Amino acid sequence: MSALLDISGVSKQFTMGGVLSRKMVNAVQDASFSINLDTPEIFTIIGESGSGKTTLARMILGLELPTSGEISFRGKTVSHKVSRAERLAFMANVQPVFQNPFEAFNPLKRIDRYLESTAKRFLKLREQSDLDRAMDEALQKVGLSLAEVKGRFPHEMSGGQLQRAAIARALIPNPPLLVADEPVSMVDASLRMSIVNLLRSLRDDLGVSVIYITHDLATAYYISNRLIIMQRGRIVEMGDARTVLDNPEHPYSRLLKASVLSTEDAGAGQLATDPEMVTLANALIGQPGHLADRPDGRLVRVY
Ligand SMILES: Nc1ncnc2c1ncn2[C@@H]1O[C@H](COP(=O)(O)OP(=O)(O)OP(=O)(O)O)[C@@H](O)[C@H]1O
Repeated sequence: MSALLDISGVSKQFTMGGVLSRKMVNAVQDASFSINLDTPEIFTIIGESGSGKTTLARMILGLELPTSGEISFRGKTVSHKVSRAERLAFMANVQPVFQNPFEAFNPLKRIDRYLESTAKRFLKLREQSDLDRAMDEALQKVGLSLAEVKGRFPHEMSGGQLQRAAIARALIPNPPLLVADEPVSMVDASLRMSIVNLLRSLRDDLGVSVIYITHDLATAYYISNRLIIMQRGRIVEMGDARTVLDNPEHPYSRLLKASVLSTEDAGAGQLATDPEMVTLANALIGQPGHLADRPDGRLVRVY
């Protein structure tokens, strides 16, 4: 089976502080996984703040180079310095969707102008009628249209509409892969599911794979095919989303699941996480261990 995206032994270290107080941060350590070329999927990266999700996403997008390891897209490496033309071709294939749509758009620029510059850059279109058609097609895919968006500034739309427009912008080059970093966390709760369902329909109807980054187990459970759980830079569990989340095995995965607020627990006044669970999960931080195969197909880090 050939891979659309292959991440192989990827690590990223940041150096912080001055000469005397130099400190290394291992943001991502030895991450490996692949997204298949033929079966579009939603592949989710779950972890708490600081677990390395965004750093991994930035490396996949080519915004950050790995310290070691290799990232390849359709068999071609993208984790080393590449030419401008190669970079543009790669960017057309792997498009980002960011957390805050109000930051993704320039507040002083009309939304259609922003979409138009993406169409000019990636599709090399020049005629206004061609540009309009490309923009409208992309907007229709997210339930909007050019007529609705034309002439409007970002502040004239709701967060949910703007996130849709951001996804439409990402779809203009017809990428096979989107990298969506917490795409619903800044959207009003009442509109969140419509964006989550949109990601599903991009997979099911358009065959687009999505790397979905989140700390929210419920939406991850709802839309993911496979997922990885990251703890302080390391993948601790990986596999079919339902298999892992129904019955998490790694102590950190179990802690994450146990920390989700349930109304039943709240009603019974049981809101504190079991301190033993926290101690157990924290004790494993920094220990390398290795990922072991389980009979149900998942991988779990063992020590
Ligand atoms: N440019 C940088 N320079 C130094 N340290 C960094 C840099 N970017 C990230 N880090 C550190 O790497 C670790 C992982 O950060 P990262 O942002 O990838 O985590 P995250 O899981 O995406 O968290 P969040 O959900 O808060 O965005 C953190 O300890 C962070 O402080």
